[in-house]
Amino acid sequence: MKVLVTGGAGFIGSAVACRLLEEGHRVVVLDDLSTGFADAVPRGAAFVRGSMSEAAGVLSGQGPFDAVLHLAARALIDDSVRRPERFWRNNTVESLTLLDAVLRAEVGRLVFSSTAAVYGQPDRVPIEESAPTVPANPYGASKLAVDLALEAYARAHGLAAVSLRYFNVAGALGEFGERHEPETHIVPLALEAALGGRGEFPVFGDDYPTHDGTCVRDFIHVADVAEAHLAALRGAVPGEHRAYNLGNGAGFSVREVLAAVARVTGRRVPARVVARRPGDPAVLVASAGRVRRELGWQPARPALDGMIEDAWRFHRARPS
Ligand SMILES: NC(=O)c1ccc[n+]([C@@H]2O[C@H](COP(=O)([O-])OP(=O)(O)OC[C@H]3O[C@@H](n4cnc5c(N)ncnc54)[C@H](O)[C@@H]3O)[C@@H](O)[C@H]2O)c1
Ligand SMILES: O=c1ccn([C@@H]2O[C@H](COP(=O)(O)OP(=O)(O)O[C@H]3O[C@H](CO)[C@H](O)[C@H](O)[C@H]3O)[C@@H](O)[C@H]2O)c(=O)[nH]1
Repeated sequence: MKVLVTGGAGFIGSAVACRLLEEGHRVVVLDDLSTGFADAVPRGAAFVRGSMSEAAGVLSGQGPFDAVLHLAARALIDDSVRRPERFWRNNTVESLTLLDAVLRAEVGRLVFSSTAAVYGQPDRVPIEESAPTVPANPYGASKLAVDLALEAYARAHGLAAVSLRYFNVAGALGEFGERHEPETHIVPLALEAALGGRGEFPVFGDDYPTHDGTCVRDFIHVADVAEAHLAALRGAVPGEHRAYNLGNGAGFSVREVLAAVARVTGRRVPARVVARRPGDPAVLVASAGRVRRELGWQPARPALDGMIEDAWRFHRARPS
């Protein structure tokens, strides 16, 4: 297939593009490098630096395309609480412009990076796809709006659309790993704290209603997320929009992640408890039964220590 990957210069998009190339697909990456890196685009992929809202030119100029994998987004929850307008414009308005281009160019399949953040504070865990979607922050809301648009567009226009609602993505796929500036994610920050480069790791609140008071998240290996994109491309059904949770169905608290980082690195992770971070739900754990049943996907690398080992290997190869 010929596939357009938006956000292919980012953490997850570069890993997805890498796996597509390994499977023999042709890949064009469209990324504005707002948080991504040109050198993260895998060799073998064509790279267009530009916004997703400029996708029409790429789809008509370099097409025809069989599919669009739409990963480009702003993705930091606390930034979305402080500057919601940037998220609504980038993640929602620009995505709708991209969808117009997809329909005009008659691209048959689209896989969208949705998120666990669409569920907000869940009433029940593990979270099923049928759970109420009440986002707790503008980031989740900006993504839910696209899920809803896809639902209607697929039905009206015959598009085969899949929303993959990732939980917390971690690990690395060889040279493709987590690399944000500034970094805000738990695993890379804990690794830096273990290396002694960042001082103490700030634990955002230890008064949540969880077994040790810190937030609980469901971590999923980026390589498994990449495989899920391949499965979604194969399993997308014309005229339907399907949403799938991508998680392991097991939760780890912030303190448990710090302990795993200490185990893997053999180093102490200095940490101190600070105030809660706005917009953080207490517990997010996926029920990932639907994606197993309908797409035949299941995580091959569910172990937290394994994800941290891969992230650690990536991190040490890029000490800056
Ligand atoms: N990291 C996670 O745990 C996680 C969890 C759930 C969902 N997601 C979603 O997965 C996707 C990838 O996340 P990531 O962690 O790789 O983030 P990332 O910041 O590394 O990647 C996002 C990429 O999108 C690009 N981008 C942003 N806005 C753009 C625009 N308007 N036009 C073109 N390119 C643009 C950025 O430059 C970057 O390369 C995002 O949609 C995010 O919301 C991530
Ligand atoms: O310095 C830190 C960083 C994080 N945390 C805690 O660690 C957990 C995970 O935080 P991350 O920032 O690593 O990830 P988020 O859960 O905020 O968000 C990630 O997963 C979400 C879905 O669950 C989104 O889609 C989002 O894009 C993606 O970054 C949270 O409880 C957070 O409070 C800390 O205690 N200290």
